[in-house]
Amino acid sequence: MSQLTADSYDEVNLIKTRKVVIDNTFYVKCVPEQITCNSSAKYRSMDGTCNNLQHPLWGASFTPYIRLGKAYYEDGNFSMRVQFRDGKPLPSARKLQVGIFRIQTFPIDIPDIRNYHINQVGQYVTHDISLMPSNFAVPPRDCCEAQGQKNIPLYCQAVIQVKANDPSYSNINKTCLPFRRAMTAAIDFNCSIVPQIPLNQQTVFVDASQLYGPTPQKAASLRSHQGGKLKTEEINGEKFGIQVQRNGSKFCGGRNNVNYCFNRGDVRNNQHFGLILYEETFLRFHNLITDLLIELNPDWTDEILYQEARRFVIAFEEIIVYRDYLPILLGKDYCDSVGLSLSKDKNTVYDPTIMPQLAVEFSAGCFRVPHNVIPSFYYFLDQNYNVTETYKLNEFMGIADQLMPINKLEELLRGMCYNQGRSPLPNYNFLITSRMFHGWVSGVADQDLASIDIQRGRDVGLPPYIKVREICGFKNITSFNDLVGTLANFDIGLLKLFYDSVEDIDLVVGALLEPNVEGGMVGETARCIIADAFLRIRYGDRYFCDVPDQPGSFTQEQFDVLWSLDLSQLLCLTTNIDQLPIDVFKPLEVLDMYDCKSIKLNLGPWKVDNTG
Ligand code: HEM
Ligand SMILES: [Ca+2]
Repeated sequence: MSQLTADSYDEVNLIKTRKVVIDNTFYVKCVPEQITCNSSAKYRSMDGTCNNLQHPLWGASFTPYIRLGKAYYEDGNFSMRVQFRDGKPLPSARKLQVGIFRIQTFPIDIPDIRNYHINQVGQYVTHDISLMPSNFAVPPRDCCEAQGQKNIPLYCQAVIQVKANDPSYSNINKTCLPFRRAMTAAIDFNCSIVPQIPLNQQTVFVDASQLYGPTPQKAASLRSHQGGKLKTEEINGEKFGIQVQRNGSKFCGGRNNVNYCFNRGDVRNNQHFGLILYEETFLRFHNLITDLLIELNPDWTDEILYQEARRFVIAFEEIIVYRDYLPILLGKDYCDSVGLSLSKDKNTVYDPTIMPQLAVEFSAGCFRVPHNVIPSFYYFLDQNYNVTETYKLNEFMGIADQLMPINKLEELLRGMCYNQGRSPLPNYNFLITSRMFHGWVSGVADQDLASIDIQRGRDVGLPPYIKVREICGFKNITSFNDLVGTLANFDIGLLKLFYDSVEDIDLVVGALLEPNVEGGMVGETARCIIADAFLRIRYGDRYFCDVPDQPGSFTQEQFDVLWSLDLSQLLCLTTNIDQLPIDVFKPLEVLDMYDCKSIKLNLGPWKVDNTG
């Protein structure tokens, strides 16, 4: 069997060229106690520790992001970047959204050749690998309320200014968007790190930590401790994951008047319908696997059943991400050429010198570019494919109520499959950029995701766009004119209206304006940074599903079973849907369908022979 190593990459590859200086300060200075690892552990730890035996904290939850480039803060530590030439403040993030992106926003989404799932798989894996939350330790909750006060709390010093004549916010008299700065590793660990670096609260590995929880405590609270299962409760005659608040409570995260609100491994899980569906179906998949395993191995304990089912679900998600999703996002040929593609007859060679940590340029910048495919609407379709309900995505965030009546998950799922998704253009949809979290408590409601993404980049000190291009090895840009070929479809004159100099352009702004690469859904800068991240968290993951000769490696027969599965089969097996397209990402696909009733999972290779 041939092997895929970090040396097979023949394109720009940040890991291979080792241009990135890995900063170990946090681990050396901020973590006093040593962790002891059991090198023969068959299963991953819940928090990602001991994946790398030499550096047990690499990739663990609650460790810092890395930087591919240098930090850009005005004071070299934490204050927001300013204009390159004259040190004045950068243009307001909202001004850029309105002036550069909004003017090209079409009233409805331009239909894509893919469906809703391309958005949902992307967000689901995001929630597995990255969580850079704001620091809510210091009040007020709404940072806009603190403006004008004498001592504005540090974390509230970056609210987004909105003009009185803003085309959307003037209707609701909003002149401030309540941005709150991300929590940093230094403050949380009482350790002086300069410059600041945000903290990742998820495990960086694709290890389904958004489902199981990123700490042992959280994970234990979600287990039933019987038969290896995750806890469930019955709603309308069906089993669902457990709720944060019991039926009858009226608050879910930031939203009032809600009856149902799930408790899962990741705090963002109730964000909107599609995500709720994924969290729920993956949970049911785990419990289904435990049922099948116990039939084969009746003597297995709760712990073995839980860990074996978890290992199965994790490998399944890795296959979906690397085999099915990334080639669509980044282009198949590219994935082949840089070693990202997953193939059945090539093993992944684990490299313990690769730091799996995600980069801020990825989480606060380039992997937000796919926010441009978030569609505006959810459609529910009945068995005859007639629309029964239409919901604006932004008005149904943080609420699961509409999915609880019988057949509603299935109607949602049909809509996610059969309706076309949103074409990847530079702008995000109109609703998510003016009324995101509509219906939430005041101070949180009606935000703009595009402004947040721009501001978040500045918050965590991202290098400007042209510097990240340099990191990727692309030709240097020294003037607006140099951008003419690079941002091929875009009027550079418009950029000049807002940015004083080409050095000032924010990473996410430049990355969104680049034309999409051949065969992919993002531009070349986003592709480079996204590829770097997914290479790190695969080749730097000792437990990745096809790494051989590890205590947790699968047998060939087991891997064959995993490889034969796809997302449509999971959705078939975990809902009451009658049929689904074999290619889960293709809308309007009615020819190649699974008859869901005929799908059977055979876990024979997991049977342990106790007779011999
Ligand atoms: C309906 C779909 C989605 C919604 C409503 C949504 C919304 C959000 C929100 C509100 C944030 C927090 C922003 C902040 O405070 O900085 C966020 C962060 C993020 N989103 Fe999305 N998103 C969606 C889909 C996606 C997709 C498809 C991707 C990528 C493929 C993605 C990638 C990210 C990343 C990387 C972050 C930063 C995560 C972190 O480390 O905290 N999102 N998103
Ligand atoms: Ca994870």
